[in-house]
This record gives sequence, C-alpha cells and structure tokens, in this order.
Amino acid sequence: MSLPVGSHILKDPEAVARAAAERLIEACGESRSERIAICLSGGSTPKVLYGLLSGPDYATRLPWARIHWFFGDDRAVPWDDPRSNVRMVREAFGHGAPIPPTHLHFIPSDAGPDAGARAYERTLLDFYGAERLDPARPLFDLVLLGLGEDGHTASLFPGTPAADEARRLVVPVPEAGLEPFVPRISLTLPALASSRHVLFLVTGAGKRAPLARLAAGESLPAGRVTSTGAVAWLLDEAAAG
Ligand SMILES: O=C(O)[C@H](O)[C@@H](O)[C@H](O)[C@H](O)COP(=O)(O)O
Repeated sequence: MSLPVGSHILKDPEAVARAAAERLIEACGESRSERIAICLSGGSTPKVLYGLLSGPDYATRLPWARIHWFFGDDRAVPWDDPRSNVRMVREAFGHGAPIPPTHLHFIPSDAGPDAGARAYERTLLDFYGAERLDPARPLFDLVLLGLGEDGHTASLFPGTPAADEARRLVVPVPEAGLEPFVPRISLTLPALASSRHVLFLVTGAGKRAPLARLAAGESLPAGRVTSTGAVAWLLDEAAAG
C-alpha cells in the first residue's frame, strides 16, 4: 500500500511510541530557546508514548524543566470527564513525569467552546510573545498528531469551517457526529503549521483506509498539515498494511 510521504513503519504501537520518544528528544536537543513547546495529541494512540515518557527510561533524557506542554485539541467537557484529553494525558503521564504544573497548558474546555477557544488562543500568543506568528520563529518545537478514520486530525474534520480556518489559531468545533459526540476546541492548520516538526502517530488496521486516501492525494485535514520543517508519520505494521 502506498503511504504518505515521510512515513516510517515500525513493528507495533510500542515501537512507534519509542521512535516518537526519540524524535521528541531530538527536537528538544535542537531547540535553542530556554523554553521548549510541545503540542500533545489527544485520542488513544499517544497514551503509549505518554506512559513511556513518564517511565524511568526517560526521566533524565528529556529537559523536563524547559518543556511546556500544550494541547492540539480537546473535547468541550470538564477536565475530569472521561472524554477529556486532559484527563487522558494526566492518567497516561501519571505521577512519573517531572512536569512543573505551570508548564501544562490545558485548554479551558469547561469554559464552553467559544470562550475556551478564545482563551486558549490568548494562552498561545502570550507564551509566544507576539500577536502574529512569524514563520521564521515557529510557536512549537514539535506537534504530535493522530489520524482519524475519516482523515481528521486534532478536531479538524473534513469539510468543516474549522478545517478551512486560515486566520484564527484556535476555534470552537460543533459536535461533528463522531465519538464522543461533544463539541470540541481545536488548534487550526495555521497554528499546527507553526512548528519545527510535526509527527503523526498512527497505529492499527483501522487507519489503513485514511492512509490510503491520503497517499492517493485526497485532500483531507490530516494531509493538509504542514510545518516549518518536516512532517513525519510513524506507523505500525497494522496501519501500514
Ligand atoms: O481528541 C482527539 O480524539 C484527537 O485529537 C483526534 O484527532 C485523534 O488524534 C484521532 O481521532 C485519532 O484517535 P485515536 O488515536 O484514538 O485513534
């Protein structure tokens, strides 16, 4: 099966997570600024990576005190809701990851989609220190993303205004008829593109169809993600087919 440009096939989800961890470490090593900005993906795929990072193998391999963690999207539910990406990340990282609490920048998802989107855009710009993103100075060092079976990424669903937003950095997303059937808040393609690296983590046979559609050149949100550097896809054998 043909795959998106920049695809790398690994044996299984654990191998994908370990490869992602190494790329995360590389991205941190390349950063010349005191503060490193990593944008986390939601969903279930990245749980393996987040669990790895909080384990003993990575305790000293990441500059934890310099990293600020952001979210590519979240469901518009309270942080303790089982559908929340904040809850997923907190549970996956557990208590092993030495993350300063002020370095976790959660999307204010219980403020409602509109207010939450505006507030998070403010958070991003305040961290960045300017009102407009400069391509020469990307906001993120690394953006982690997943791939939905319909070709969405973050909460940018095919054929929706959010996926076509070209100006705002964060937008509210109405309930899209997809699990878990709640409104969301999502970074937009311009925000995701403001990164030195973008890394998709894709595992499982259920992702063969969207990967084939992307490889065939279909214009799906996940395929429209760019970066100031490289966009890479870490796939397990089940997804790669
Ligand atoms: O909040 C979310 O759910 C994610 O942002 C979403 O874009 C996810 O990455 C894909 O839907 C893949 O999800 P899985 O990793 O669960 O397959």
